[in-house]
Amino acid sequence: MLKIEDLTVEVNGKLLLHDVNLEVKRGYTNVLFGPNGAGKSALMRTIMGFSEYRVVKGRILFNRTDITGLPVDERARLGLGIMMQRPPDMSGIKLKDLVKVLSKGTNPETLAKNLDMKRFMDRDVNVGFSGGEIKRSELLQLAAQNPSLYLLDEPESGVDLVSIEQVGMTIKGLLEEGLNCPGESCEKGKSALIITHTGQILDYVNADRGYILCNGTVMCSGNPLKMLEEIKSRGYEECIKCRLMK
Ligand SMILES: Nc1ncnc2c1ncn2[C@@H]1O[C@H](COP(=O)(O)OP(=O)(O)OP(=O)(O)O)[C@@H](O)[C@H]1O
Repeated sequence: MLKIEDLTVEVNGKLLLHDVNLEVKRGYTNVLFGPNGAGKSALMRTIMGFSEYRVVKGRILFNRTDITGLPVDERARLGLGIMMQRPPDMSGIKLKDLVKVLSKGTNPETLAKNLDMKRFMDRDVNVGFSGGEIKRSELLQLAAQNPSLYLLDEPESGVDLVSIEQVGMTIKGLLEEGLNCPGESCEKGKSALIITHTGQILDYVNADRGYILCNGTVMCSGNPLKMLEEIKSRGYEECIKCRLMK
């Protein structure tokens, strides 16, 4: 579904990512680990098509189509959706109106009810929202958009220990949509690439493959739960060794 080949990216002449190779197959959930400043958000934002990230080498394929040069709105139409780490406040735009524009046939009220977001629908998007409320607002927008590939940048950050269950179960529900439908053409659920530091989200979502990004490039890939254990016990120093062992 998503294939990134030798991707090298700069912002304002500064190299942020180099020679990144990564894949997310249809129906798979992959995880992106890495220390602060490694370039994880930059990679996600580049995949989504934010214009300040300039691809100087390599390409991004989505469902075998080269989307490297496409603007963000066209990527969204093709089925890419992002939950940002720090989404902007949108003064003057009510959450209910944004959700209405995003939803393709799904009733915004039903979505809001399921996410316990009804009381936020008349407020301006993210303005004055708490950290956890911002995450739920982002999830509501994604649910309305109904993408086939979810790019989730630290979905658990700023969420308290009780609300993490709500956020985790919502993401699980969104990703498993379609899993039980009959027939050969049925999609094997949705696909996702998730950035996580704590791994809390993996208590709710089954992850298939993990990648470790260090210094702007992918150092290792493998079993995400084993990688998380390794990172917790030995830190990211091991990334470098892993690279050397390749
Ligand atoms: N638009 C930009 N202009 C200048 N520098 C940028 C821009 N976007 C990202 N960077 C820089 O690129 C580096 C990688 O940032 P990024 O946000 O991708 O890291 P990250 O791996 O997601 O870190 P964290 O885990 O702390 O969120 C940082 O040094 C950051 O300051």
